[in-house]
Amino acid sequence: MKTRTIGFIGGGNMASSLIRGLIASGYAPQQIWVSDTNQAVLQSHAEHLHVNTSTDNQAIIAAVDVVVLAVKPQILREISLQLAADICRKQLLVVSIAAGINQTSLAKWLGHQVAIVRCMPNTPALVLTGATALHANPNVTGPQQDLAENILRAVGLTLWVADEAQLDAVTAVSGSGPAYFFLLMEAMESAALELGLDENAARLLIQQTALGAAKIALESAESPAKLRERVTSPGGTTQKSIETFQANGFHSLVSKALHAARDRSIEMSQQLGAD
Ligand SMILES: NC(=O)C1=CN([C@@H]2O[C@H](COP(=O)(O)OP(=O)(O)OC[C@H]3O[C@@H](n4cnc5c(N)ncnc54)[C@H](O)[C@@H]3O)[C@@H](O)[C@H]2O)C=CC1
Ligand SMILES: O=C(O)[C@@H]1CCC=N1
Repeated sequence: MKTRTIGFIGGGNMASSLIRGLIASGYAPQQIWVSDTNQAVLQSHAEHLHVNTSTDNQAIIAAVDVVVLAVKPQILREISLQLAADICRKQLLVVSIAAGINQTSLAKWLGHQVAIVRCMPNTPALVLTGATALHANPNVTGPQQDLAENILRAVGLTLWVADEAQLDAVTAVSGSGPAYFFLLMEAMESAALELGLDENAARLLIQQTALGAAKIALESAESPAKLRERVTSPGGTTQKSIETFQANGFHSLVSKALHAARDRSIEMSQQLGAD
């Protein structure tokens, strides 16, 4: 599979994470093509990652075995309509990573016979710790499904969802999820400074604590609630902080935030897919 060529339409944040991850996992830079309207983005990718670059989206389609649509959802319709004829002619597998653009819209813009895998990755793909959920339309063959999965699995965990609607929830949980952990780290760092730690010490302690907690959670069969209890000595310090979180509606705040993200994904599908 690693001899396949992969094209990225749009070379921004998420594409960069995927490309760097793919190279780190053994893909050759020569197998990867990127197009972008921003010359500085392409120059940086050519200089630092040594991948093939072009400002011509059509040239990428001509060069590759699978194309990843990695532009903002707001311009995906325009890009899809621009590339549809070439994609159909080549019977190319399309992988869309756009949030809030559903299979119905993609098929309407690209052609109803096109094989499309819609997926939701996240930026930890950069460090080969990504989490991606995928959904295939009925045109995707078994080998094409393997091809899409191999690309995303090279940069982390993958799972298929049969019900496409679940991708809205996945977007809210793991697509946006890294930002929630960064937000918590940001808030902990500010608090640590208030408590008198210097910035360097605070950042290091928080990073290592986040890594340690994630490792324990991954390696243990126990629930997060149980793991939390192990840190919480009765009458001790953690009990005080956890009580403070809970008295101020922590669970409900997290729930509201994730519902808002999920609802935005649905709203984008309706707004951007209307044409
Ligand atoms: N950033 C994230 O954490 C995640 C993003 N996504 C999805 O990935 C997609 C890209 O998001 P980001 O990388 O964050 O955005 P971004 O803005 O960093 O990247 C988009 C790139 O597309 C380029 N572009 C604009 N017009 C173009 C055109 N006509 N032809 C070719 N390239 C063009 C831009 O110059 C930019 O470099 C979005 O659809 C988003 O929903 C999915 C999962 C996570
Ligand atoms: O914020 C967004 O819309 C994209 C999708 C998931 C992460 N970033």
